[in-house]
Amino acid sequence: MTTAPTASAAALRHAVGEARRLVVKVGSSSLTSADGGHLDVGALGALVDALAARRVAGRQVVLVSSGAIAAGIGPLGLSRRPTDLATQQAAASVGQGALVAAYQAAFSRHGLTVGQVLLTADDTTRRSHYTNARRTLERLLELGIVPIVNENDTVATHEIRFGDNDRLAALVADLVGADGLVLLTDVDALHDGPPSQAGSRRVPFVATTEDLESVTIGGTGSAVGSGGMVTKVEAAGIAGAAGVPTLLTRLPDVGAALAGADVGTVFAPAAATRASRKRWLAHATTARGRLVIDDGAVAAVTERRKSLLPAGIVEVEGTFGPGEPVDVCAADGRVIGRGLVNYSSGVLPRLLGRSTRDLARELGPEYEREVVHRDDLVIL
Ligand SMILES: Nc1ncnc2c1ncn2[C@@H]1O[C@H](COP(=O)(O)OP(=O)(O)O)[C@@H](O)[C@H]1O
Ligand SMILES: N[C@@H](CCC(=O)OP(=O)(O)O)C(=O)O
Repeated sequence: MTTAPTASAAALRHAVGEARRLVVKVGSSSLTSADGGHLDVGALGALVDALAARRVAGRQVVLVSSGAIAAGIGPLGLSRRPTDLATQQAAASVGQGALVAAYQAAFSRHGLTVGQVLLTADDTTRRSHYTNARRTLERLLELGIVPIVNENDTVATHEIRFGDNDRLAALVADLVGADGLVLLTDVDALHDGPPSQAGSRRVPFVATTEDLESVTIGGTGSAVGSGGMVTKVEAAGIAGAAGVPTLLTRLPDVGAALAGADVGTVFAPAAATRASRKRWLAHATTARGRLVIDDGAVAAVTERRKSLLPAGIVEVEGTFGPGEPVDVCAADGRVIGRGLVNYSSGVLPRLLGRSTRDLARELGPEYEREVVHRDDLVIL
């Protein structure tokens, strides 16, 4: 583990404002008209003006933009955000084109070119796809392009889907080694209760997760957003675990926020970060199944940092192949870790409760392997 110094709110605001490489995420609710069915070209233009100014000043920007589904509502003649997957995919197919065309038109007024990058949760779960996405983003940035990232909604399925773009933005911030993450939404900051509730107050600084204990964090307040503040706070945690500070505010305040003004909420990064591969395993992968383990195995993997052996596993759930991510759970269902499993869900059940020595003697030396090696296991 490497340690990062803890910094004051003002220093973190300054660091985000001065970031050499910044990831900015904008939510659907900030980009769509009051009726929720069309792009708000004025809001989009104001965002582009702020980002282009940075780019022209030599700083790099990756934009993670939601709004594909919302932008497809009007053109498809729908009255509200669709709830079924197939219509959401159709709306995203129509809306994503409109979204990127609007960005290209707005950035080209500043002499800048954009590149569309569509990712699925599967792309971040597979390590080779994940590193490939990093290579693409790096190359686009080297070429002076502004990458515009969104989930590939037209092919994403319910089982494997980001849904909102907050987590995706945090993963992208880690992926590109950003110096800061900015989350732009339709509310000025994190409040200590739902902002619709009278008396709720802005939380200007979240230094550690303890600061969140007295905060009521709710879901979306708009007809087009998804995830609400819950996924934004989680995203700040994921970025923070990679040492990246997060600034959350509303779109009209982006200029002031990047100039270091005391607006929005700034989240300090964690004081200690894990190795990049363990962060990928903890945050970027989607578990394909679960291994339920007994109390002795929980102690072995959490306290003594041992590999997980077949003897400690009591139940296998889900369908997975060797090398895929699975959640490791205690008997009460608590997820205690995530690991890359060495055996498929078809093979594992007959190994449970057995010692590796017996298994090797009976089935061959390849069965002496641990189920999850400690290097492929992250404790959550
Ligand atoms: N404690 C809180 N502080 C601020 N906003 C909150 C809080 N709890 C819930 N929210 C809601 O989260 C919403 C922002 O999330 P969301 O609608 O998903 O936006 P976006 O489309 O930008 O991702 C706010 O409009 C607000 O109604
Ligand atoms: N990928 C989807 C994002 C869906 C969504 O609502 O996200 P968000 O507004 O970030 O909560 C889209 O572009 O419509």
